[in-house]
Amino acid sequence: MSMELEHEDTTGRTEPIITVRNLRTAFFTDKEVIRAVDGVSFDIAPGETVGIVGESGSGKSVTARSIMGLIESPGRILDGSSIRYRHPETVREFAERFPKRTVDLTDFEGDRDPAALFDHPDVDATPSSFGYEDPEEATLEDFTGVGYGDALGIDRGDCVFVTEGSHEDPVDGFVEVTRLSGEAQRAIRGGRIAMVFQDPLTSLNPVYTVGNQIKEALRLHQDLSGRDATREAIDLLEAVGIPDARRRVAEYPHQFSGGMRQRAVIAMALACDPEVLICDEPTTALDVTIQAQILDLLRELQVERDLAIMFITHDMGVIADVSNRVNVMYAGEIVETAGVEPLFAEPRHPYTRGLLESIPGRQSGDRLRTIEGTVPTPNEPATYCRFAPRCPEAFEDCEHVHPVSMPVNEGTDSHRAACLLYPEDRPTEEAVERHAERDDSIRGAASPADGDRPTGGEDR
Ligand SMILES: Nc1ncnc2c1ncn2[C@@H]1O[C@H](COP(=O)(O)OP(=O)(O)OP(=O)(O)O)[C@@H](O)[C@H]1O
Ligand code: NI
Repeated sequence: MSMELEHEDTTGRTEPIITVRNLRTAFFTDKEVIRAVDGVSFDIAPGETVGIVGESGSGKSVTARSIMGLIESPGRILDGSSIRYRHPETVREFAERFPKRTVDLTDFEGDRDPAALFDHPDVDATPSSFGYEDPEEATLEDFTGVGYGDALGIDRGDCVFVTEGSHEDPVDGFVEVTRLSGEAQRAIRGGRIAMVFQDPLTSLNPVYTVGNQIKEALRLHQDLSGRDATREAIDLLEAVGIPDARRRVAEYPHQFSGGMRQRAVIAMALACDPEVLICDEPTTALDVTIQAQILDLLRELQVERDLAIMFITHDMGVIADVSNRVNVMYAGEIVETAGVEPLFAEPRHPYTRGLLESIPGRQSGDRLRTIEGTVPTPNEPATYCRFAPRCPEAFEDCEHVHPVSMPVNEGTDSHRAACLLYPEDRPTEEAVERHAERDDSIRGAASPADGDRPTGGEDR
């Protein structure tokens, strides 16, 4: 019951299966710290497609790779980031399979006051880093992300959290994806959360037949082999619309066209029977007709399997076509989020407006407008608006105040923008002040201990 109250449902659909909170992923290169993803939060629900759109370098793929557990050195997900996979069946299965990695948070209740954890030396969070004003609103699960689990006395290896029921018989809970490793990680990646990349050849091995690659996925994730696996592989190829599947199952990737290869990759992703499908520009390399067919296919599969889809593209036309909700990314941050209709009917962030004007046929003149300049590399903490140098509406404050996510109108919580002009029903000076206050209290949380300081003489 408390669940319905706690989680705002932004689409009118079911509870989210993925919740990303304050995700920060940085690359520590010799030269600089690149804050590729810098404080990103969003949800994905079953049966829903969440679009992530933005120009090249805005952090879309790093967001996807963070969810997939594919960030490698010199990259790292920073302390305080949380990615929760909420699926009662998985929690039950994992609690049984990985009992030593399972923590019953209900055991902590009573002797752990979540509000007191803000004073813990290892915790650099403030209530506003979790989206609250009042510390009393915090829950133990807010603290289970990277790093903060240690403050709860939870082992580094623990990743399954029971929030209702018990260790032996969990009713509800979540898997904290940022804490996964080893076998539990392999069971989630590819098994529960599958990914389709732009280039199908990165997922297909040229020396094995398409059928054998699907069968390998079936063996790993569904424990199928032999004739059963062959039959299932053929079924999957048929399900993704590959004609003459019985013959083609024995062919090699090079014998497939680009569109057919991408269908085969989708079949391979489905072989794991995932709940979540992350698509990173899956149609960018394909011609328009084939692209439309693949998008139709994804829609069909979504309905059949109640898939939660995260769809990445830099193409506003594609995003309009596939998404229920859209997150617009710029230089590591989500600058606007809304349902697809309000986003396209009334885009608020100047960056979103710029992206929309660059769609052919949408602007009044006959020339295609593009936003001048490129996405800056986010190599320092944002203490200003990263879009300001390119923004037609920038004013002086934009260079000194970092805009945080705010409702575009007071009360319209599901349409938000990180721009000093919002909420638009407030005088701008007042809005600016609100951004500055919120940013200050979030910044109070920025950890000096997580090693993400740029090199320089700031240390004492
Ligand atoms: N392995 C890495 N090492 C250093 N920097 C990286 C690494 N991977 C990504 N980055 C940087 O992170 C930032 C975000 O990159 P990302 O690939 O997420 O962008 P994107 O939005 O997916 O762009 P595109 O549309 O080109 O795919 C960029 O500045 C990029 O240079
Ligand atoms: Ni990318």
